[in-house]
Amino acid sequence: MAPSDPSILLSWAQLQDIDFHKSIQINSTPHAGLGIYYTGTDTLVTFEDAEPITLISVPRNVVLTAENIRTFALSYGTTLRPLLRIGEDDERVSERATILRFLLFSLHEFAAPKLQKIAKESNCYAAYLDFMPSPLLQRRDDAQSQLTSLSLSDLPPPPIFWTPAEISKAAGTSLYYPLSAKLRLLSSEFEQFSSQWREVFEKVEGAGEKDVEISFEEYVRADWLVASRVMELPIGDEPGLGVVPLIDFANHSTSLHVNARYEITDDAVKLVSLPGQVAPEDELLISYGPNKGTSEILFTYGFLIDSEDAGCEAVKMRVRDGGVLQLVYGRPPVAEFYVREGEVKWECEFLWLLCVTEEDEFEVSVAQTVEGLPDVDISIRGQTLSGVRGQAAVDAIKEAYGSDEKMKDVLELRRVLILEKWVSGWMEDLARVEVRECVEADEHIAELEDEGKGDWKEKDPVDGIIETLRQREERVYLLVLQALEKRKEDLVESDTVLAYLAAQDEKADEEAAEAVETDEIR
Ligand SMILES: C[S@@+](CC[C@H](N)C(=O)[O-])C[C@H]1O[C@@H](n2cnc3c(N)ncnc32)[C@H](O)[C@@H]1O
Repeated sequence: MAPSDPSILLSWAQLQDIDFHKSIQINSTPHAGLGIYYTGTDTLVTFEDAEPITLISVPRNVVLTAENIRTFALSYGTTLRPLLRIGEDDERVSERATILRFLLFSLHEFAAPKLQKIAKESNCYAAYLDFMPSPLLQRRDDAQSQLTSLSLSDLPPPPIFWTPAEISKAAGTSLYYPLSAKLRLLSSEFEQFSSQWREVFEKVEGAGEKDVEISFEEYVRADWLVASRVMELPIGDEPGLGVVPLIDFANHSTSLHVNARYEITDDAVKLVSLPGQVAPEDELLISYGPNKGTSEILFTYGFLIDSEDAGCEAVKMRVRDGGVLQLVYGRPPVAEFYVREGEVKWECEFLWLLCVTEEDEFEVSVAQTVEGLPDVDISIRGQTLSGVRGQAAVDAIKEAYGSDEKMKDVLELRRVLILEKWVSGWMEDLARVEVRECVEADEHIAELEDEGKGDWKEKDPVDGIIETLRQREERVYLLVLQALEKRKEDLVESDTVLAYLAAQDEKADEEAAEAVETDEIR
């Protein structure tokens, strides 16, 4: 019998040695699926300089990390191990892929009783995984009907579930390129994964077609579950990833309403209170990232943030430049724009690579192309640096030219002009209908539909979401353009820029005079 009551989650948590405050409950929320609630009778108070209150503490060994999953897989003998490519060193799968594969194995509805038993009954995470958000899982009918009363179907479909036609409508926004790239990535990963899945399960006695087949839809769903629930969990200096059961039910809110945060220790991942008050029946809310833009939150979590509440609007746009940036970064870098309480800021350090030219004795050249990435040489005022990439290249240029008082403002003006041109272009893209139409023909997205990989996509109306995103991005660009215009006005008045322009005029006059002389001699 499938669970109907989220308090089952807490019983499961107890069995896993997860500690939680006596007044914590998992419950349905109006528009965000399940959430974590404080149900005490007294207000919970955390003082500014006092220790935070631990609300939930999950031991490290319960977290769904690649390492824990691999250890866990050893007890699964010949089924899960080959799927995670354990023992096949040259084929080690990434952390993210290990978590994804484990989720798929645990959530797939196997027909063969032997497989169903291994994946569900012997799986100590099964009771927790039964509460993963619907409609993104194929729950058994009885569970589905009971859970509908928990409003889980209110969860908005994330963009990765939008139909190809809907995705096309997002053209011009900062959502379109990452979304299209993600589908491309998942589609190519799926080719390999589905054949490995078949290979593993057809060896199991009694396995039928339902067991050896995995659909693209399931793969995308599992990927979304990982993306929307995983958190960064460094171990010492090493980066790491993990899904933290129970704490992963914490929903997002803006800084005005947030009352909890994560705390990572060597032994546990905790949800702790923030200074302030939590009233009885309040939901415990965290921030998924105060600097995340509307499009980023929409892409990963599927909902629109309340941007007015957030106090910060951000747009992060990939710069598609096939030239120097592509060479030095290997992939398009991201231009970041923030509007916080009316103040506009941008982070586009890579513009340093474009604001210096041959005239400034700067050059980027490809030394040789070894499979995949080209080997890049950077020449700065006669000094050649080999193999410097990304930020290191930017730092070298900043060090060489940034301290040159005669050039500083000139280079900044060039950066401002480049940015102005890009932002104006992006604004036009946002407004231009033809762009939307032209990407409707995005071959890859069309292919997904042709191959039947797009049939399952949500048919919910998402036009409103896209329109809001478009309007917010337009607003940010407009404010950025105003700020750039202001900066440009200041820079063109600067002594160094005026001196530079005068020198350029003089040089141009001399060149013109020389040209006249040459003509006369002829
Ligand atoms: C880490 S999970 C949180 C638990 C989730 N509510 C559940 O039922 O499993 C993140 C997902 O919760 C939903 N969510 C979180 N905060 C939300 C919010 N403020 N508005 C709408 N949905 C939200 C989104 O579907 C998001 O992808």
